[in-house]
Parts: sequence; C-alpha cells; structure tokens
Amino acid sequence: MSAAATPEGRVLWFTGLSGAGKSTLASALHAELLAAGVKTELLDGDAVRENLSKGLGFSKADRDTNVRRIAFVAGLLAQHGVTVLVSAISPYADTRREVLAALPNTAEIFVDAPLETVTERDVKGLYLKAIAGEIAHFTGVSDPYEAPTAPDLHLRTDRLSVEECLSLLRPLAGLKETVSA
Ligand SMILES: Nc1ncnc2c1ncn2[C@@H]1O[C@H](COP(=O)(O)OS(=O)(=O)O)[C@@H](OP(=O)(O)O)[C@H]1O
Ligand SMILES: Nc1ncnc2c1ncn2[C@@H]1O[C@H](COP(=O)(O)OP(=O)(O)O)[C@@H](O)[C@H]1O
Repeated sequence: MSAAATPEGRVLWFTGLSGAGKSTLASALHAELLAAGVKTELLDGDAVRENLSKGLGFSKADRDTNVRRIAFVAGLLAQHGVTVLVSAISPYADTRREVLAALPNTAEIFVDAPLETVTERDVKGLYLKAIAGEIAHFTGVSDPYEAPTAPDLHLRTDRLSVEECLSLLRPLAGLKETVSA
C-alpha cells in the first residue's frame, strides 16, 4: 500500500521584543486555524522554556540552542502537514536566517513595537526590573535584538490593532483575510 504524500505545512515565525505582541497574535491565529479545521501547533517561547528548553538561560549560546530546538520540532511537525506558529524573541538575525532556511514554507513575522511601548505595556513586569538592573541580559535593555531587515510581514503593534494585524496574518496562514460574521 502506498501512502499519499502529506503536503508540507507552513511555519510562521513570530520574532520581536518581549511584550511586542507575539503570543497575543500567534495564539489568536492558532485559535482561528483550529476553528477552520487546519492542523496546527503553537510553539510559544514561554511554554518551550518550561519543557523542551528547561534549564536554558539567556546567553547567546542558550538562546541559539533554544531557537534551534524550536526549529527542529517545527520542521518535524511541518513535514506532517501541520501549520506551525512559533513565538520566540529569537533575537539573533544569523540564527533566524539559518533555521528559517532549513524549514519549508516559512514566513518571518516581525512583531514590532518600540522599547517605550513595550516598557509601558510591561506585560510581565520584567522591563522595570531589567531597567533597574535586576535582570541581566534582558532583550532590548541590556541584551541585543537584531531586527529583521526583510521580514515577510512587519507588524507595528503600537500602530495597528490586534484585528488589523490578524487580517494581515491570515493570508500567510492560508486563511481568508477577513472572518465572516
Ligand atoms: N533576559 C531575558 N531576556 C528576554 N526575555 C526574558 C529574559 N528573562 C526572562 N525572559 C522571559 O523569557 C521569554 C523569552 O523567551 P524566548 O524563548 O522567547 O527567548 S529567546 O528566543 O530564546 O531569546 C520572554 O517572554 P515573552 O515576553 O513572551 O517574549 C520573557 O518573559
Ligand atoms: N496590535 C497588537 N498586537 C498584539 N498585541 C497587542 C497589540 N496591541 C496591543 N497589544 C497588547 O500588547 C501586549 C503584548 O503581549 P504579548 O502578546 O504577551 O507579547 P510577547 O508575546 O511578544 O511577549 C498584550 O497586552 C496585547 O493586548
């Protein structure tokens, strides 16, 4: 018996500062894909660091290891036709380039808000601590973030609403731009 080939899934890679909106957008898109009956998985930085990457820190070496592990799992899932949404700061341009080049059907999504905005949002209360010097190597404060120079999608989340961002994201995920009521 010959098995039908599974078309490779897409990998949408959300990169950006903490608090830029990666998880908000990736999880909303994930819910929409599930509702549309699309095979999908969400690999979120926080959840990955509690499991697959438990014990890793925030040095360049550890962040790169984290990103490569996420990409490895994303690749396995995509081979089985799963649409994978990755949400991770993934601050280093060379590492993003390397892992995205090895994955099928990728889109690099730059979730972008200025440091002032993410500091004001301070979703997890980490920026105040980082600025006070209580968290070492904090991305955007005391550690680098290398912004994508040619992302497939650049979302300014300080200017666009969540819904506006989702309407730009849906086509990349294979969904219609607008959701019918
Ligand atoms: N030093 C430092 N720098 C940046 N972020 C920090 C740090 N320490 C803890 N956190 C929290 O860890 C989340 C980032 O994890 P990631 O796996 O996405 O980071 S990375 O891709 O490996 O750089 C990040 O989550 P998000 O806010 O969802 O981005 C932070 O809550
Ligand atoms: N256009 C937007 N897209 C995503 N998040 C937004 C947007 N506008 C405001 N926000 C808010 O910004 C915060 C982003 O937090 P989060 O998604 O946890 O960021 P990250 O996963 O990048 O750390 C949330 O409180 C969210 O409601």
